[in-house]
Amino acid sequence: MQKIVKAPAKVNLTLDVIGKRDDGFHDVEMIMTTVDLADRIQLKTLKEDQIKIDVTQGFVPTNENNLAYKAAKLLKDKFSIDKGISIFIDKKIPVSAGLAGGSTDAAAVLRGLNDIWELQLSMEELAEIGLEIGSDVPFCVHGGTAIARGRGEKLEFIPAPPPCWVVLVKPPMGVSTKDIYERLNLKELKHPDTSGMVAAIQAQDFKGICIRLENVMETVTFELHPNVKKVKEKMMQYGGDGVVMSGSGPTVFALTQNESRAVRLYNSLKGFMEQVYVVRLLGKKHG
Ligand SMILES: C[C@](O)(CO)[C@H](O)COP(=O)(O)OP(=O)(O)OC[C@H]1O[C@@H](n2ccc(N)nc2=O)[C@H](O)[C@@H]1O
Ligand SMILES: Nc1ncnc2c1ncn2[C@@H]1O[C@H](COP(=O)(O)OP(=O)(O)OP(=O)(O)O)[C@@H](O)[C@H]1O
Repeated sequence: MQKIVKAPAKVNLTLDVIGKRDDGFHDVEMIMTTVDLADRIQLKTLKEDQIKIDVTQGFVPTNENNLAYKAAKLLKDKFSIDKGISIFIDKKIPVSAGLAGGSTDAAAVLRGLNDIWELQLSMEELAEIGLEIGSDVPFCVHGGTAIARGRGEKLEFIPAPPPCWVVLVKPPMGVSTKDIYERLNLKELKHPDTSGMVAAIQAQDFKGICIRLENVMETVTFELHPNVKKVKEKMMQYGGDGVVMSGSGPTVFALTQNESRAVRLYNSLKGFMEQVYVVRLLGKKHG
């Protein structure tokens, strides 16, 4: 049996960190949505009882450290599945980018194997299992647009933002999410207007959304990598209606509803950055 599952990236429209918890994680409040920059995952049942991973991109592990492997192993162990699975990841989402590339692969494997192994788990049950893999996995199981709280797993779904183009730039360095959380100065954060952003999304007020794009992690990542800040400045200068960094970075994205502006932004950025993408915002749940 064979199945292909799409695994879209997420971006953070707002990202706020509320405080540090006793378990080493932080409580967050952030608005996440999906974009049409996606890995494609092919799942094939194997006769041998093993989990086999292949990835089109060299920097991603093909052993038990791959989050897609972890997802398959968790389901296999929890439900005593004695069949094997081959997982082929056609990697399109940049790695260590703040776009939840690994998390969305894991989430896609959970959804796909739920069907292949006929487990009949609900999306909520899959999301709960996903949290054992990473904080972004529960959102990636559902997709859509949501306010995420707690570690990122307490999800309140809201309507998709109005249709628009998303121009993403991945500067050429990777960023450690753990490191960025640890370097945050929680006392000096300028908190995003999360409720204002939710209201703007509900009102489909594109301008209102653009002016409220905000991420408390920018200060830390910009200090470590001043080039990322320069990329953001250039994107604003080249005509992005709203520009912000996603997750812990270093990817910076711009929103615009104007196609020719999106193309102009892409062409200007392509002159000096290798990884530039123009995609549509998705914002709708999977399935
Ligand atoms: C920055 C975001 O991408 C925003 O969407 C997420 O909060 C990060 O989610 P993620 O990459 O799935 O993170 P995890 O793999 O769960 O955790 C990686 C590390 O980030 C830190 N971490 C993560 C999530 C969270 N709510 N608090 C944290 O402090 C912890 O040090 C943890 O060891
Ligand atoms: N399927 C996978 N795809 C990409 N990276 C993976 C995968 N599995 C494990 N990894 C490892 O996870 C690390 C983070 O990669 P990922 O692309 O998920 O980061 P990210 O986009 O910054 O995530 P987030 O936004 O959730 O913090 C990398 O070191 C990578 O080697």
